[in-house]
Amino acid sequence: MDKLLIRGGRALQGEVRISGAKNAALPELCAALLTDEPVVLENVPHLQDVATMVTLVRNMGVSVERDENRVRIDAAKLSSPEAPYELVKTMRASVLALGPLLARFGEATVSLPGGCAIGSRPVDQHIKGLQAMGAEIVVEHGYIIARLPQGRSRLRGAALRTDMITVTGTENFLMAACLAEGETVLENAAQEPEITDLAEMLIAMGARIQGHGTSRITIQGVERLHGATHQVVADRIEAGTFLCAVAATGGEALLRHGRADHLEAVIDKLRDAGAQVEAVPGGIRIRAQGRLTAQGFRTTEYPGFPTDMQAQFMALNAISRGAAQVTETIFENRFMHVNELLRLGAKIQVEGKVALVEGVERLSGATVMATDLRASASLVIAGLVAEGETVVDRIYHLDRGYDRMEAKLRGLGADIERIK
Ligand SMILES: CC(=O)N[C@H]1[C@@H](OP(=O)(O)OP(=O)(O)OC[C@H]2O[C@@H](n3ccc(=O)[nH]c3=O)[C@H](O)[C@@H]2O)O[C@H](CO)[C@@H](O)[C@@H]1O
Ligand SMILES: C=C(OP(=O)(O)O)C(=O)O
Repeated sequence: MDKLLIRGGRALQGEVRISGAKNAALPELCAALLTDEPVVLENVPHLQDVATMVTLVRNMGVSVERDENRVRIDAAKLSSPEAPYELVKTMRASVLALGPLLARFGEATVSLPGGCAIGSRPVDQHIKGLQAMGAEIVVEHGYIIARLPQGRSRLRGAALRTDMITVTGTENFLMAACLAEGETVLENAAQEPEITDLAEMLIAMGARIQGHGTSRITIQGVERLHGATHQVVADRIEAGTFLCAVAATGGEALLRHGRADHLEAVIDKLRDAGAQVEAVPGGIRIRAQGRLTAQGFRTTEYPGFPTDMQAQFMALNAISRGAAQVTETIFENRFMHVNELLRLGAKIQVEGKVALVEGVERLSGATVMATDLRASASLVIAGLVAEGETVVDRIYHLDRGYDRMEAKLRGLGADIERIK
């Protein structure tokens, strides 16, 4: 199993290119199932999750060609509208196949996503919403089995309001509604930039969508969608992770293609902490000197502070001046990195949803274990500032969602290597 070996203590300097967003590329690969014409995605990141999604759609009989960051998907034919457990267990985003399959082929069998380290993550809202659009759905033997009633060839538009804001739920409804009969209104919709990016791709495919980027999205269903070429939006979480890494090491860097307008909550906190961060043409520039000041925050849906940045910012807080309270409101079990950060010398106390971080002057290298994607990133950041050697074990989590992270960090001057 691959590990990362980091020798801490170097300030990150230079330029890094931010890749396309995992959380946009995954639904967009599924959106290509909505048409029988080829769809081309550009700026697709090199990630294990993308490879898994490609395997998943190929397994359905769809043709997928990849050339560097360009992926061409041709779903003219489909042999089986099925997402088996073996492929779904490592990646929750596979549930995004449900809406498009049901909308275009009238049936779908998708395994319930596997258990996840950060919380129970049910998909009840996805099921309820698609049922309201006319699908018959049963959950049996770990599979969501969905089909249209006999005699019906299309889902029907509906007014949907989920109990909580759900990102992939909104995406499933958005994709399903594009081919439904009549109008669908999504209230309480997620507003993440990845939703907007998906909506723009669907519009390029001929969908009629309004209100994306707000909490109320309206979709007028059309009979068919056509092919399109779409550029995947930059990964705001990868950019935020690099911002925290540069800030923690007291460095200076330009994040090319980074979108400051998608990261306002994180950038505000970095500025309050004492870093200089500015949007520049084509990217984000950051400069930090000495120890920053720890910042309290509470994770919430976009445009609030993203839960996917909580662990990385906590690593930064761990070596800042002062103390700060971090509250996680989205997932019930997303402090798994805390115990590992303690092994590096951090001072953090967790009580329920709240972690109290007391910044320390130094961390000391040790072997730590990655437990989920962003937890892994927080351990890498801590390793970059810790004295001596840090080994981050189980980095398959990191490979799910970061595009060649260690190579990018080496490009910024970090002493980091992948070992077996
Ligand atoms: C592939 C992808 O885009 N993943 C992102 C997506 O995950 P994902 O879309 O899975 O997260 P949701 O927005 O759905 O989850 C928000 C909350 O709602 C709950 N919930 C959700 C659906 C449902 O049917 N029932 C239910 O109870 C979840 O358990 C969680 O507590 O948004 C999360 C929140 O920003 C991010 O951390 C993930 O990186
Ligand atoms: C939780 C995450 O992803 P996923 O929903 O794919 O598990 C994440 O990107 O931090």
